[in-house]
Amino acid sequence: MNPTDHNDTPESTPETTAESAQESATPAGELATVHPLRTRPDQHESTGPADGESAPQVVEGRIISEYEYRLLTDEKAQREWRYAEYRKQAVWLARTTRTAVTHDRTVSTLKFVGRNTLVYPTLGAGVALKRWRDTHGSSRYERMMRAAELAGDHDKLADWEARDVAEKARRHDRAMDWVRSPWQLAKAAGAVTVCAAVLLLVLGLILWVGGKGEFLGPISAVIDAIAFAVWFVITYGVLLVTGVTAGVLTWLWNLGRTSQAVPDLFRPAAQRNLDDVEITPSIVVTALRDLRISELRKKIEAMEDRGAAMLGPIRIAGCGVEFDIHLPSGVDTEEVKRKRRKFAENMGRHEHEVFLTTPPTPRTVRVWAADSGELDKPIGPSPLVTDPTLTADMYSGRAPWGMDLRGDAVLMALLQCHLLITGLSKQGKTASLRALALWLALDPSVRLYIADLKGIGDWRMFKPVAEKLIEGPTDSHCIQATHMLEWGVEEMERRLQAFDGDKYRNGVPRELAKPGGPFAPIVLLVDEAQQAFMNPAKDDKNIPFGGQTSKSRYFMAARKIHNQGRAVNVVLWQGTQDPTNDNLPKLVREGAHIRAALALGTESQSRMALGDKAVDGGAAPHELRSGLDKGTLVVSGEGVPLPAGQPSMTVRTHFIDGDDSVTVIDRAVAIRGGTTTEKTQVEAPPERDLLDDVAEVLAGDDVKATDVAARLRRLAPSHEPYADLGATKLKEALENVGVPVRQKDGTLTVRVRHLVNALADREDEKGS
Ligand SMILES: Nc1ncnc2c1ncn2[C@@H]1O[C@H](COP(=O)(O)OP(=O)(O)OP(=O)(O)O)[C@@H](O)[C@H]1O
Repeated sequence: MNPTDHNDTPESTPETTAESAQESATPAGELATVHPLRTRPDQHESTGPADGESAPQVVEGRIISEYEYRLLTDEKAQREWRYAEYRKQAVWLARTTRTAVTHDRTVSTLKFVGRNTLVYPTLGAGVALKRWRDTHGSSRYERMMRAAELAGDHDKLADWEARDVAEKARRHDRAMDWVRSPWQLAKAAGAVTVCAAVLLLVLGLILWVGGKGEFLGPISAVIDAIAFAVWFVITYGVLLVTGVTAGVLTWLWNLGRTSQAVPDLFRPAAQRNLDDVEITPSIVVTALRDLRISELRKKIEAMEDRGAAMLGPIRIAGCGVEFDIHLPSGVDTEEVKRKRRKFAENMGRHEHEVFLTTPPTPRTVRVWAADSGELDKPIGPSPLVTDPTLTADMYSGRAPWGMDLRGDAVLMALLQCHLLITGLSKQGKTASLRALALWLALDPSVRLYIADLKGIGDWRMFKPVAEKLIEGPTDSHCIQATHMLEWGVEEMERRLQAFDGDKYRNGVPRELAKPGGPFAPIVLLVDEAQQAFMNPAKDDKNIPFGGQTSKSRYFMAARKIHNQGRAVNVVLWQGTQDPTNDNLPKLVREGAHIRAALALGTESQSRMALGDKAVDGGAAPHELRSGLDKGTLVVSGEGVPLPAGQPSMTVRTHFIDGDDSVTVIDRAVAIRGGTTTEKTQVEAPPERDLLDDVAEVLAGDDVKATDVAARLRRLAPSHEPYADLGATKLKEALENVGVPVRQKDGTLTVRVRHLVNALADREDEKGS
């Protein structure tokens, strides 16, 4: 059944005529309602016996649902059914059409057809028209004049002006010739015709006299030739026109195809700018033109060569290319550098694959653009790991740290350089700092003093070679790190006083800095140094260990070493996380000779890490991708081997994991003769006695346990057991040495009486 085949009158539906039934009050009625429908003429009711007695009736029909019945009998239901069907068919049609139209193959076919039939010939016609106007009009001269004017080249401007005037005069003369020419042309045509006729007649006469042909033979041959040409053109005219048109269209198509101006929408997928496009001058100039810097766009469009002269040569540089852009007047380097992302994407690169720096030449931006995806590939392992014969000499050698963007090895000269590495957490700060320290470990003269203020074992492998290794995050570890730096200051001052400047005019020579020598290089290394700056503890004279005032002990020690340590081979290396003015004071960060930053959060952090000069020159660690560019850092400072005029460079460091570090340290131990050098000269903290200390802080009174703990922390801030002392811990500790701590007025209190008893018991024990 298909109600859409019906008109709206139920009588005309085939089903209504097909069905036949009659209402009955038979048992069928008890099971379902019986609806009588119009009987078909060829069907008859079954009747019972002819005697007309009531007999069971046979009902012919089929069982249908209430809805089907309505469809058969109700106009409204039929209409609704039909509309629902129309809707279904419309939806199907729309969906199928959309699928077909948006299918990749349809799109690429449409693009192919559009490109070849429409875009290329149109572009070609544009190019041909432009060429024609260039050759026959004055546009070329005007363009050249504009370019000369922009470049401020007045000689050239005058030269092109003169040429333009001469060309216009020549064109005027030619136009005047055309005005005068019809009569001259007619005269010339007449003369030519007469001459040709005479010539042909003379030729005919000669032939006739010589008996070789008729007198009018040559003339009739020429007339025949003309007639043939006319016949040929008439007969094959359509073919000729078609051939010429096809030739012209093909020529225009080819011009358009090679014009490089095909809109992205119509480009074949393989040539889309978004893919791995080779960087060519035309791509760079187009990328610059589309930066939405109106002055730049205007100048590029006004240039004779459409901007190509702005570009220096595009050189292969490592896994990418490098070139300089000399900007036209009116556009400054900052404007272009601010549009780094747009510029990179216009060239078919990701933002992180394009680096813009400012070389010394004015109004110039230096661009390094990676080959697509190259920066995401890991660099090889460190030579420290691959070359077991590698040794180190801090005086004459260089530490292999990684690769620059050109793919050249970055070798760091570390002699007398303070160093600072910053970065967000987990970007490879410890690993990059450790890579340099591992190289140092291979030089037996270098004495390493390490404070790892995180203390989860990142530096533990240095234990056999380090003079001191502090590991831990507490205030007490920060205090120890402060002592370490203060020891460095003392040593520095000793060396400064001991150095014989008359004898050694060029600084500390190698012979004084041999292993165990009086000026052997000392590297004080503090990882997670922000902890030391933020340490709230104070010493017994109430002087803070952390902070950045002129009293802060860590800060002052770091400053002193920065100021004077270099000259006598005492240097400070610090690694800090997420720099702020509080956790990395300005004076300290500016004292480092080598400043490196891994991925950072903001430009202001980059300025803290590397200094304004480097960031103004293009250093942008805040544009490194946190989490993706692990181990990639931007380095600046006087200690860095930067190419001339470049304020910073980007280094992809080798990653040396914990196991490989242990292997390198094993080699270092062997080089150092199997033992560590003279061990810790840092003063060991004095031993403390709890009972004596408590007696001192009680000062003859009963005191609350929490106050006693606080007084103990103040009394000996660098004593680790006191660092995190509270009332409960103090109670335990005192009860272990025989001093009960009980509640007094609901508060744990240390009583003088109990303490005196415990001291007396101890004395007795000693005496007996
Ligand atoms: N040069 C590198 N190349 C590749 N991956 C690296 C590199 N350096 C570090 N990583 C990866 O980054 C992880 C974190 O490194 P690391 O512990 O040095 O970071 P961090 O900045 O010191 O972290 P935090 O500040 O939280 O201590 C390493 O475990 C390693 O997987």
